[in-house]
Amino acid sequence: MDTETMIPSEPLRGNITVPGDKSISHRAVMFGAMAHGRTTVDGFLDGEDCRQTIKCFQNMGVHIQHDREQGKVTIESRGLEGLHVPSQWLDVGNSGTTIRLMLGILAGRPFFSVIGGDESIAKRPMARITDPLKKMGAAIYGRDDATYTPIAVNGGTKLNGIDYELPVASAQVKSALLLAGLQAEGTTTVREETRSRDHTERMLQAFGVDVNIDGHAVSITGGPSLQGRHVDIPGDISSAAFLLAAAAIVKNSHLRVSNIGVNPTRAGVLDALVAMGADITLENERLVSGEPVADIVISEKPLRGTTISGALIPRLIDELPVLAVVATQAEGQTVITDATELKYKETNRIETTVEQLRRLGANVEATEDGMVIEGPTPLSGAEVHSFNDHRIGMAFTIAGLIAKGSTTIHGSQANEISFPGFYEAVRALSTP
Ligand SMILES: O=C(O)C1=C[C@@H](OP(=O)(O)O)[C@@H](O)[C@H](O)C1
Ligand SMILES: C=C(OP(=O)(O)O)C(=O)O
Repeated sequence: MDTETMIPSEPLRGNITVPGDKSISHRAVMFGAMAHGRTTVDGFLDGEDCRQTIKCFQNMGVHIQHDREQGKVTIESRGLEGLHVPSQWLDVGNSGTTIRLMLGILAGRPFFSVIGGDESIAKRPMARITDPLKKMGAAIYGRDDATYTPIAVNGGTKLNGIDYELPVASAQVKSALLLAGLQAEGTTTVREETRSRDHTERMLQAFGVDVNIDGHAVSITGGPSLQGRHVDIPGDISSAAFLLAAAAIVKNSHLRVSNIGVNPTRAGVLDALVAMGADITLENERLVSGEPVADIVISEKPLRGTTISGALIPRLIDELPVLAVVATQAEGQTVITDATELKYKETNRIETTVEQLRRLGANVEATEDGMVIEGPTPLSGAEVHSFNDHRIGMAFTIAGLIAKGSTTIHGSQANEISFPGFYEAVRALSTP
């Protein structure tokens, strides 16, 4: 069934884990496929996006076994030379991370490939990747001068390292250029004004590649080979964020979400919730496969409005829809600004969040680069839609836990992209 109905929740109580980190799961498969020998992965996210990444590399002849029950993936490869010309077009489904990082890999491989995805991928901008890759010497073609999918890569041209300043903070663009840089002559340096998530840098180092990090500049010199290894993937903070948001707004909640990646370039949602007055503590802080991990404990407390802007934005970009839901319950004004990137996700998330929050009775205005929310406002149940955007479907499910009456979410299955088991988790926590 692709519709779910939520009613006001009991206090959320207990201890829970969430599925593996999506960003790290994609990279584990990609880097394992580029590495020599065997890579084993535990805690792999069995979501549609990451399964699509596996399929793309299987289509290039890489031997990958996925045990969905156990969350284990085993990849056997012979390094970059282990990737072969795919006989079909590479289908990334709904996954922007897959297509963007893969373009960086494909640019340096000596074969022809075509890559594309679903209706949402067809609307997402690719020139941010294809322009700098062309500057490196890649032969890339596509709709509107390679701005949109489908995109064809005629690999085999010589790539040269570049020194490139990112026009927008984007880990996808940074990663794609570093992956092309691995296959280029000379050094590739990517500079960003605001630091985006650094999972690529951390994992490349773990696979034996020299990555030079100097402030906000990351450099890589072409030629090194990756060595297969074991990767343990923590729970996804972007998934945990929905449960933390629920515990922040449902009265008398007290929740522990264990084994979550809290990499500082990713964990901005915790800073935003704390700035709003949420009571959050981190326990069992540790380093797992080069990534900071902790258990997150949250108790419901009265919330106040805050400003979410600047360098914080890339650290919580995917959590903004659910933070907007939280902001409706905070005293005073919450201003989200510098977040134009929201327009280029699975949907225009400024539009899909603001329009539907209004439908629930929230006091919210869209702005050019974000939104302004006045709270607290009691929400009333209504019919909403995910528009096939997982973060939108899940954010409005959380709104349904505090809205009066019932809230029906159409297109609810979108959660399968990044958080399989989301509805079971929410129901287990919110019903006594
Ligand atoms: O590198 C990644 O794994 C991701 C980077 C972000 O995108 P941008 O790089 O476009 O900001 C984020 O929104 C996406 O969900 C995952
Ligand atoms: C934007 C997202 O992912 P992607 O860019 O990989 O489609 C997301 O997970 O919210």
